Formats: sequence, structure tokens, C-alpha cells
Amino acid sequence: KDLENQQKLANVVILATGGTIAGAGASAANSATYQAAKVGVDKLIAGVPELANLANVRGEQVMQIASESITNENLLQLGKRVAELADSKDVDGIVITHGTDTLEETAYFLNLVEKTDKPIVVVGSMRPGTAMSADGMLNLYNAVAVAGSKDARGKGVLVTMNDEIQSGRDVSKTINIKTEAFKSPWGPLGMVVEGKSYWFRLPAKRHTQDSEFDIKTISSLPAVDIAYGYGNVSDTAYKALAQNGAKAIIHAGTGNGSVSSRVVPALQELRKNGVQIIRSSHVNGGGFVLRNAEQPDDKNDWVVAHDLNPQKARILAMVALTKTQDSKELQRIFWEY
Ligand SMILES: NC(=O)C[C@H](N)C(=O)O
Repeated sequence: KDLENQQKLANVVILATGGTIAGAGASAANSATYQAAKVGVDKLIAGVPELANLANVRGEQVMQIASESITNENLLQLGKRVAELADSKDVDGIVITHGTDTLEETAYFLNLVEKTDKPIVVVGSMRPGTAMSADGMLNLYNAVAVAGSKDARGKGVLVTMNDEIQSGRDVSKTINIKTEAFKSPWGPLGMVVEGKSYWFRLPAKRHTQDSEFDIKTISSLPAVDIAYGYGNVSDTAYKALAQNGAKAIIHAGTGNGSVSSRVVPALQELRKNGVQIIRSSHVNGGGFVLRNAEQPDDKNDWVVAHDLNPQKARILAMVALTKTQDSKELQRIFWEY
């Protein structure tokens, strides 16, 4: 009977990378003061015995870091391991446990470069497992449920936090203290309740198996950096980033990706010297930057990030620049992904 059951269940691999979901605090009252990336994947899995009712689960420790310290090399390493597993006949779905600080970046990266329709679910927690009302157990349970379900196939990389199923493209961390931290400006795709998924909408942008990008052909990522717009800003940071080798600079602009008149001449100059300038917005609810609104992008040969926040725009720019240096192509890619 047990063997029969096992054969019916999906095979899900949990790739652990660290974060607060693997965090530990000194006491149960420490929900905000703790160390991330302390608990190993086997202990995480053992902490949720109910996973065995959802799937045949096995774990791999890919790295053990707090996600604010993730590098492009870490992204490539993780992306390549996900692709190997996705190619494997005995893997039905993949869960990645991750710190929440850059979870939205990793989820979007994988959404762009993994050529598979198998479910890939990225999950984290806002409180360490040692805290009262820790959210990691249920988030992980939900992630395995989604990763093991046939319904989740072909929907791009997903994120399960706070009972919601979010698109890895759209979702962003919006607050650093509540468990309802992950939101998309366009709403979640579905809900996962008691191990069952309920779907309401589908992503419209190109992803995973429909993407023109493939992790297997990417061996390094170009330097792309972000500079922040605010009152009384100077062009110092933009110039320094370019001098340090940035191939593209994401302007984390005010409002509609607007650019201070104190910065415009430097950005025009940098573009003439070959640096791509990509306008995004740092507004909290999600930006919506349009070409030639606020700035003459056609004349300046700049690109707009549309609804991508600055950190997601950095991810797409890096991936796109592995294929093209042409600003028109870059803009096409920013509309399509
Ligand atoms: N909630 C978290 O996971 C935050 C932690 N600093 C991380 O991103 O690894």
C-alpha cells in the first residue's frame, strides 16, 4: 500500500539556499532578531512531516546564505542546478527555499531562463522557524503542494507566501515585518489552501518554455547596477557605476521614472559612450513607465522598464545583454517579458 501511494505521489526536489526560512533566533519571542541561513535542508523537511502526504520529497543544500548577499554567480549556480533537475525524468517539480530580501529577483531570473513547463516554486518566510507563529512551515507545505500539482505546469516560476500563489515575475516584497509581505501590483494568480491550489488568472508575459533565454547557454552575467532618484540628487553615483564597468544603469526614478535635470546630461553622455540607460520607477505600489513620457527616450536612445521595479529591471537587463547590445532589441525585450 505504501509503495503504491509513493508511486502515485509527485517527486519534488527542495533546493535550499538559506534565508529566514532557515533562520534561528535565541527565543520564541524573537520574530525579528535572529540569524538567517542556519538550519539545513534535512532539518527543514523533517520539521514538516506532512510533506510526505503531498509528494516524495528530497532536499539538496545548494548554498546557505542570507539572500541580501546573493551574487550573480549564485544565481547562475542555482539556475543551472534547476535546469538539470527539470531535465530529469524522475523530477516532477522543484521548490527553492530562499531569503525574502531578493526572492523576487531570483524568481524572476528563473522565470526568464528555465526552459521547462515543470513547476518551479520559490518560497521563504518572514519569521524564523524558532519564532512563535513562524510562517515557514505552512509556506513550505504550500510550495510543495503547488510544485507537485499538474495544474501548476506551464505557469512560469511561482512564489507561495501567505497562502497566495504569486507570479515570480510580478511579485515583490512590500514590507519587511508582516507575514503578508509579498504582493504583486496585478494581484496573485491563485490561492493554496490545505494543500490544494485554486487558480484565478495566468501570466501574460513570456516565460520559461516560451522564453528566448536559456540558462544552459549563459556562462556569465554582465554588470548592471541601479542608481536611485530623489530630490537634490547628483550624477555622482551614475558616473561612478559606469566607471566601474556597468554595461547598463537602471535609473530607479521618481514617479514616472522621471530624471532630475541635474542628472540628464550625464545619462545622455553615458549612453553616447555605450552604457544602456533604463528608466524604472521606485514608487511603492508598482511603477508604470512609458516611453517618451517625462523624458524623450527616442531622442536619448534610452529604454523604459515599464512595470518592472528597479531590481527586476536589473535582472532582465543582465539576461537580455547576454544576447544583444541593441537598445531597440532591449526595449522589445522589456515589453515582452
Ligand atoms: N525574511 C528573510 O528571509 C530576510 C533575510 N534577510 C533574507 O533575505 O535572507
